[in-house]
Amino acid sequence: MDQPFNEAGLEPDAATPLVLALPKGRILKELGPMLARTGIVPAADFHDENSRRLRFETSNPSLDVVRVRSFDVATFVAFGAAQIGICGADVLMEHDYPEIYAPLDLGIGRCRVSVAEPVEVAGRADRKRLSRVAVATKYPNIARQHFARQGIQAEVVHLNGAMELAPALGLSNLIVDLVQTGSTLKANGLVETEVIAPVTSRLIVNRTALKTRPEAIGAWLARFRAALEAA
Ligand SMILES: Nc1ncnc2c1ncn2[C@@H]1O[C@H](COP(=O)(O)OP(=O)(O)OP(=O)(O)O)[C@@H](O)[C@H]1O
Ligand SMILES: O=P(O)(O)OC[C@H]1O[C@H](OP(=O)(O)OP(=O)(O)O)[C@H](O)[C@@H]1O
Repeated sequence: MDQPFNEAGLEPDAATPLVLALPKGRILKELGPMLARTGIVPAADFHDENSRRLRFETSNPSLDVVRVRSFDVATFVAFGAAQIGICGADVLMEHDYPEIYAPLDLGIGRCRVSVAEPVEVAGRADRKRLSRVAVATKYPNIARQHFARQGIQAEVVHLNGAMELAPALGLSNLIVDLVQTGSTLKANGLVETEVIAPVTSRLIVNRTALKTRPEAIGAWLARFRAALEAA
């Protein structure tokens, strides 16, 4: 994979802070205690949702954090713009970036990627004989691969949220989305019919960065491991 544009064409030296990409949203809330155990203390405005800043220094001069969307964490790390990151296994499954190494399961953000259908049609015998389905999802690759394994061609309607609306409004037959308690599905007349994969959040690392800065990255991996063991 192409590495990011670097005007000077130089490898970063040891004094360049590593960049840790963190997802804003629900994982970040769950991550708080683990970050604290890891000794990562970002600048005070990191937790201020009104702050317009995206990159923050931390109490450790060798580490900066950036706050980006969950899907973008994987992109920043895959291209080496951030050397380390945290994102859900769902994001890694969807993109399958070869440059990403995911050595640690952080055990947070626990949910699953599932297929869900309107209660009225779920389990009907004719549903099992379909050779094509229209699927609303923000995981087009996971959905296509899942149905392809069953010999079903999936026509994907790519949405970024609120896919639970799609079947009732005639946009799709079913959805592929994250499920935790099931309350979102229930509130929208849907029922989970297949679990595609369990999901937790992972610590991810850019493989090239791991080769070029093994000590610095290895030290952070060790800190995250220790923080997990102390949990
Ligand atoms: N209900 C849930 N329970 C547990 N973990 C979840 C749940 N929903 C999402 N996650 C995890 O949190 C990650 C981010 O989800 P979140 O809902 O915060 O972001 P999003 O709204 O999809 O992102 P964005 O705002 O960038 O579009 C997901 O990739 C998944 O790994
Ligand atoms: O099974 P449940 O416990 O109801 O959780 C599932 C919901 O959680 C996620 O949405 P989230 O709340 O993160 O909102 P968004 O993705 O629509 O922003 C996911 O997209 C589901 O809609």
